[in-house]
Amino acid sequence: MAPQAAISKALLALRCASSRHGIRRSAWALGQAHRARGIATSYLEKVAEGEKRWEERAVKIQNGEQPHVWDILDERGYIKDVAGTPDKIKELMRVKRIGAYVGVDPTADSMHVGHLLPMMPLFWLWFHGHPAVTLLGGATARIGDPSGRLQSREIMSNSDISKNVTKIHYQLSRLWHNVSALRDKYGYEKDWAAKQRLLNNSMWLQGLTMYDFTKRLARYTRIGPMLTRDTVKRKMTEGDGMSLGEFMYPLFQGWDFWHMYNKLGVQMQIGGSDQYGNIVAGIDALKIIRESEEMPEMKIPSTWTHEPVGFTVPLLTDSSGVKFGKSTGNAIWLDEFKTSPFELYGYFMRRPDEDVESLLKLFTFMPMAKIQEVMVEHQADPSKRLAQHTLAFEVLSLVHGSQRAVQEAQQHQFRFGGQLPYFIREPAPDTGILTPNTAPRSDIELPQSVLKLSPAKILYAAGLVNSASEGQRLVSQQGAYVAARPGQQRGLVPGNLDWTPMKMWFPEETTKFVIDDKLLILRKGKHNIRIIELVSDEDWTASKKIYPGQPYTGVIRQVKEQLRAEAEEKGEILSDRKIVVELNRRKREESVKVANNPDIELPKRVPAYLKRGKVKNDGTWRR
Ligand SMILES: Nc1ncnc2c1ncn2[C@@H]1O[C@H](COP(=O)(O)OP(=O)(O)OP(=O)(O)O)[C@@H](O)[C@H]1O
Ligand SMILES: N[C@@H](Cc1ccc(O)cc1)C(=O)O
Repeated sequence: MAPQAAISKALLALRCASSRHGIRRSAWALGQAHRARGIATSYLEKVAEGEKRWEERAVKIQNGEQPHVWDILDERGYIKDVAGTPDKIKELMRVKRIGAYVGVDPTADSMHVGHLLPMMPLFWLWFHGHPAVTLLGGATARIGDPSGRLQSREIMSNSDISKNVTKIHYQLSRLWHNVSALRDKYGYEKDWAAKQRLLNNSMWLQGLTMYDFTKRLARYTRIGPMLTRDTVKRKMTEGDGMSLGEFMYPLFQGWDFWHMYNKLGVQMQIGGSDQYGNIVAGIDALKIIRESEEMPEMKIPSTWTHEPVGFTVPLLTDSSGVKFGKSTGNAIWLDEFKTSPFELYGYFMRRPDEDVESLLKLFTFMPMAKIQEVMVEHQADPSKRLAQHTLAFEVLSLVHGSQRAVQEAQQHQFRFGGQLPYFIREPAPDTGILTPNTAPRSDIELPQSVLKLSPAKILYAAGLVNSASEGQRLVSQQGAYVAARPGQQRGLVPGNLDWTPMKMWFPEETTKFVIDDKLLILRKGKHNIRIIELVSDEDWTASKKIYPGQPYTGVIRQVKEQLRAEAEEKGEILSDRKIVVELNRRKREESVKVANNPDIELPKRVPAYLKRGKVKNDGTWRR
């Protein structure tokens, strides 16, 4: 087809589809953009193809040839309370890629197993062609969701919020990395039109003016119904009262929903069951903002295909029925340094027989028929705990990647019929190749005095490079970053995660990026992060830890001192030759490392064939 004809056809398809399903503005915008700066024909073709695929799928669902994703969510037990009418939602999801989101406030430095629960249906929706967003509440965490609480959340320091945002951001990107692998494993097709995003609400809430907020939303919001909400009533009568910020929290969450609805076409919000009130309030807020649009041509229609909807998942509780959460103090963390992969595996191994089937439905992407097979095999000999092993293996594949899952399964004496599953395409941690699953520990401590060092030496001290000269090269190639707001060399704006390339600046410059006088966040490449807590020099000395490149702790000095002490004891004279021989021996033995700080791991040298080669399906390397 001639390029111009393809473009016209795609634009036409877009317009038709959009007028039917309401992406009127984006199609219009696309047309405008195409005219103004020319949109690649291939892009328009992809859009049109995406639409066509969806229409074909809708027909198949209607004819019963393909399952509806809502029914899948329902039969697996994800749907608790629905904001909207299930039948209408089903029809909406059949005719339109409605997109969904789940938000997490970074009020701790890791997510926990409870957080996975609302994310699982989001991932299912993504597998089935709906765009999916995981939202980091960098801004809302600073307000503090009062839902279900009697006591207000503690105000977090700038350094805590920055640390939490950084850690959870990388945790979410690791989850997405593993979810993509699981999508391939379970044979769901990649769908270009089902975009997957990781956003932070400080991107829009930070710039939201009081005037806009009041003009578009607060002015039309009645306080009466808000006062009747359970959280508000209970916190005011039985708890420690409620601040205006807490009272308005649901409106900010609603503003997020509006932002994603307006900019990305996301129409569904999913959350834990304590989020039902916020989801319903968010839908009301979204509609108010939608209706308060002043420019008629910008107004999104309020027809049924534009209806915002939502649902909650059941609450994951511990054996005594208490919600798993940070505040309840019983969380099983996703951070491997808070709950090791071995412990995480063990936690799922200990689930009682009567719970394991429903947990397999909730926490894995295994088809229902496969779950039934596993359960039949399990019941034949429950003492083998096959169902628990399967559950633990699948959760580990999701949280830490399939390579780690296999390692832990082997630790727990589990055999996969004598052979490893076919889907291991991840390099193992000991190869030195970095992926989201093999990234080294990100939170480390260093003494305040490192701030007197050059950027290159700080990178070495943090274990991001193998030597100060490598650090120098990295900085000159603009390959190292410090967390900060772009264009503003004034450190990180709390709640945000932006990066500034490090330069060969004077040490004083580095101090400008230190948050609350104690936190510095560095990055090399895509996944290699260091969240450095700066402790006092006295505490550092007392800890007896050493960082790479720490002055007066070099290997030569250490070896010399040791040899001198040994020679003195034996009454011998220490020759230069002996020192050189001993040094070479230690180098050969690779003992030339900072041995007494296990947290700071220097980059492993990746053999050239591994860099070039590919991991085969059985986990070995193709040379
Ligand atoms: N145990 C759980 N079961 C199901 N969903 C959960 C659970 N814990 C958290 N969630 C959901 O995960 C999302 C993010 O939760 P949030 O950031 O409030 O964490 P939290 O651990 O519940 O916090 P806190 O205990 O401090 O209230 C929300 O939708 C919440 O409902
Ligand atoms: N309020 C949610 C997190 C969240 C934040 C912003 C949102 O837009 C959505 C959800 C919670 O505390 O669990």
